Amino acid sequence: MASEPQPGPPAPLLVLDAVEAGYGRAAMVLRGLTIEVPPGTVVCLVGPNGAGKSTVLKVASGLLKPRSGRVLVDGQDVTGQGPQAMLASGLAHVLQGHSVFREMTVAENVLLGAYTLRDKARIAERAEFVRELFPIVGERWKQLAGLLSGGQQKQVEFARSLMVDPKVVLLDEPSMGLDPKTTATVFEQVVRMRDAGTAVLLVEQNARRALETADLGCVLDLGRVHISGPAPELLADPQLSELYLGGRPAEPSRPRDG
Ligand SMILES: Nc1ncnc2c1ncn2[C@@H]1O[C@H](COP(=O)(O)OP(=O)(O)OP(=O)(O)O)[C@@H](O)[C@H]1O
Repeated sequence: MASEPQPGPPAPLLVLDAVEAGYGRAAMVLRGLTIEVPPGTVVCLVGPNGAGKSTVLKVASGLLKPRSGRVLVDGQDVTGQGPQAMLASGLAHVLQGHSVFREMTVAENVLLGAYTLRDKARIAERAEFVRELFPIVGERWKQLAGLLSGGQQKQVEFARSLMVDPKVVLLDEPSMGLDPKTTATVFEQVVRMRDAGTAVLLVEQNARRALETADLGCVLDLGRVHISGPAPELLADPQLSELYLGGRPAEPSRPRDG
């Protein structure tokens, strides 16, 4: 009897396929770059300063048109479309730095993310979902966002980006300006997004910390993906550590004294 065909790996929600992109007349920054982000997966981009990590996010979010290659969101070809169309196709971009409006309440900030939604019941349902996913957002719902700490404000930005129930979230330096403890909290929230099924593409200066959270890593060099693989394997590779992660692999963590 013929055996049932086994289901293959889930189709990626974001695909950058042989993308070439650059700025004006300057030399190309991305030179045939291919990246896939499956559902419920965090992919982290690693590479030296100027390697093109932010440029990848700009192409993926529609801020920069690729000169060639394709961008697919959930199988749909969205190459060359602007940020609005990308959002409509299910892709949200959480920008570098802080983008909360400090003089507005947490609720107002989060609900801004729903401006493309028309159905009030749907908006209420999404608000409930993000308040549960990020409890601090629910607790501080009616307070001014400017009264929240940096890490809490980041969670407001995450909540805002999830209002449209995106299939793909692009995170540009989510820990920028945050202390180590707050950074840890923010990465815990990235895991929550991932566990909710979102495909996350992450760029982070602190590559080692980001790879500890990510499922897969892609090392960029000369405008292409130089090496890719499971994040723990990249972290354990002494040569990669030396070249891209600022030193040798960390010692396995030991319980702290006291
Ligand atoms: N708006 C722009 N106009 C012209 N060149 C740019 C622009 N933005 C980036 N570049 C150039 O593109 C290249 C890649 O920059 P990008 O910001 O993508 O790198 P990165 O890997 O994110 O770097 P970093 O780790 O320093 O943030 C660099 O040589 C940079 O000078």
